[in-house]
Formats: sequence, structure tokens, C-alpha cells
Amino acid sequence: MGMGINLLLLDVDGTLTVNRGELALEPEAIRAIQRARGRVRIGLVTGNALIVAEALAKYIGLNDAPIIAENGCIIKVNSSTIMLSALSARSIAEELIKRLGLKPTYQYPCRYLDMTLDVNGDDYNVVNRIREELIKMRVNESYAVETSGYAVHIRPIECSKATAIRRLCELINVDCSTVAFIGDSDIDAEAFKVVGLGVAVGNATGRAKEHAKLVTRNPSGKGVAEFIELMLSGGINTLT
Ligand SMILES: O=C(O)COP(=O)(O)O
Ligand SMILES: [Mg+2]
Repeated sequence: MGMGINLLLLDVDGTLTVNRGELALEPEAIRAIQRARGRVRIGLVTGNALIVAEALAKYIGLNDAPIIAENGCIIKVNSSTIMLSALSARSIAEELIKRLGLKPTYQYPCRYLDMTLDVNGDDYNVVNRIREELIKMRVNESYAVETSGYAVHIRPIECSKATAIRRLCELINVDCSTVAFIGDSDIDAEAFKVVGLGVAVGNATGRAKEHAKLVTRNPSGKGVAEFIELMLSGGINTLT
């Protein structure tokens, strides 16, 4: 591959977990990440709340990992936390919960800009109902609505994982072309376009695979372990 990777960015749900739709972490992925520490800089890019992503990074042993949370609405790097929009989707989400009888996720109280609603299995249907309601409320131009497979997210339209990754690269002086990002869902597909190496895990959505440069043979966390082994064995050389 002859591609130097300076920064390895990891999605969380469906990527570090044993499978899409499951929350249990894949031990092989955690072990591979711990082996990769010191060889390449590692960060998390997730739809999860910042506090959830920070706790996960600490428990994996990635203490100073740069974190992009809330689908690109928040960046935590070194000791600064940056909000990438002045607009929060909280009030709109409250209105949608009332109008459509939706349920907030457990992270809802710990979130700032990108708000999450339960999918209860039919996430694409919930996304469409919300998009229609936002049009009725004449605010559909201000918010993006997407599903990760784990929750339906409503966020200020100017925020995304792609935009946040570009901003993070500027902040830590890394060229986006030397960044690898591994993900599993449609939301990650857009972010694959801004990094040098977009990697979709084997059970990723069709859209994610379509926009990835590499699709791992293995699913979710085992796919992450497979990619990291490839990287550590010089299959994709790392510059550190
Ligand atoms: O928070 C979610 O819904 C999914 O999180 P992810 O971006 O790590 O897949
Ligand atoms: Mg995911």
C-alpha cells in the first residue's frame, strides 16, 4: 500500500464492538489497539456523547487520544474542547419527542449539540418521519438527521464527522492524506472522502463499503484487529 499513516481514527459502535447493533466491545480490537499504541497516533470519531467516548478511550488505555464526539459536533484534543456549532438540536429534539412520541437515548442528558433518539428497530422509518416533521416545522435546512444503526441523530447541519476530521487534522498539524479512518455505517461513508485511507469493516453498510478504499474480511472489531495487524506488519507503513 506504501501509504504512511500518521493518525488512525476509529469509529466506535459497530466498529469496535463484536457486531453492528451490539454494544459489547470486541476484545481482539482492544488488544490490537493496545499493541498499536506508540506506533501510530490513535483517536476516536463517534456519534457517542463526549463523556462516553472519553471514558472508553481511558478504559482502552488511550489517555491522550483526540476525540471527535456527537458525529462531529465536538472535538476534544489535548486539553481543549471545541464545539463546532453555536446551534444545539436539543430544543428541536424535545419538540420531536412530543410530536412523534419518540424516546431519547440514555446519553440524551449528557449531550450538547447532536441529540439522539431510540431506533427500536426501524431506524430508517424514524429518520423519514423526523425529516418530514422538520419540513413541517420549516427547520429542515438547519438540521441533519441520520441513523448509525444504534440511534437516530439530529445535529446542526454544518457539523459532520468529515468536517471535524479536517478541523482536527489542522489542530494537530497532521495531513488528512496520512489519516486512516475505520467505520461501519452510512455516517462514516462521508468521512472516508476526507482521509487518505477510509476502511469499512466487513459487515459495514453498502454505502460505507462503496466509499471505502479498503473493506476488511472480518466484521466489526475483528475487522479492526485485521487492519491494525496489517498496518503493524508494514502492510501499510506507519510514520511515527
Ligand atoms: O452513537 C451512535 O449512534 C453510533 O456511534 P458510532 O458513530 O461510534 O457508530
Ligand atoms: Mg458506527
